[in-house]
Amino acid sequence: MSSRPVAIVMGSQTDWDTMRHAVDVLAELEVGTDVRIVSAHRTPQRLYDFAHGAVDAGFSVIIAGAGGAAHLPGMIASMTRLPVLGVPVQSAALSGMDSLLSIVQMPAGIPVGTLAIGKAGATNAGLMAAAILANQDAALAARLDGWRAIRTAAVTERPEGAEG
Ligand SMILES: Nc1c(C(=O)O)ncn1[C@@H]1O[C@H](COP(=O)(O)O)[C@@H](O)[C@H]1O
Repeated sequence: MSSRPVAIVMGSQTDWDTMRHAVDVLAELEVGTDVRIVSAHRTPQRLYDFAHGAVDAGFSVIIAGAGGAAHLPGMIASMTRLPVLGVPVQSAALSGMDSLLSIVQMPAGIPVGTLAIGKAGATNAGLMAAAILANQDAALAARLDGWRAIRTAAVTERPEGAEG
């Protein structure tokens, strides 16, 4: 496996505050990432080169985050067989509903695994990428199990401040 098996792309610098959560969780799991800005609208040639070169570049999973008219994940998926996880970035005008609907409703044959809007979606995209890779990597599977066990143990049975 490549030392950077997950490509994380986003439509704009302004998406970084959201997409860094995918990078962070993958770093915790010791999964290497390659992070770039790629836009179907603003840098179409970069998008084409990235998507067509993704397999040869050694990527196993692509996470693509975009907001508004979020065509990026679907356009990437149209040009590679690699699994593409789409993160709808929260937009100012429509709170991310535009991003979500732009990403989720793909035509049959060109799948994008669509996550939740915003930070939770970016974190879960990272975890899902790790879960895909863990099928072929026992050490990563153990790290992912450990990561989940720590979060489970941190949830107290009773809410703090409740009586009885
Ligand atoms: N949705 C897309 C694409 C695309 O889909 O290719 N490229 C940029 N964008 C989005 O435009 C929003 C506003 O971008 P700016 O803040 O740079 O104006 C960002 O959320 C970005 O993902």
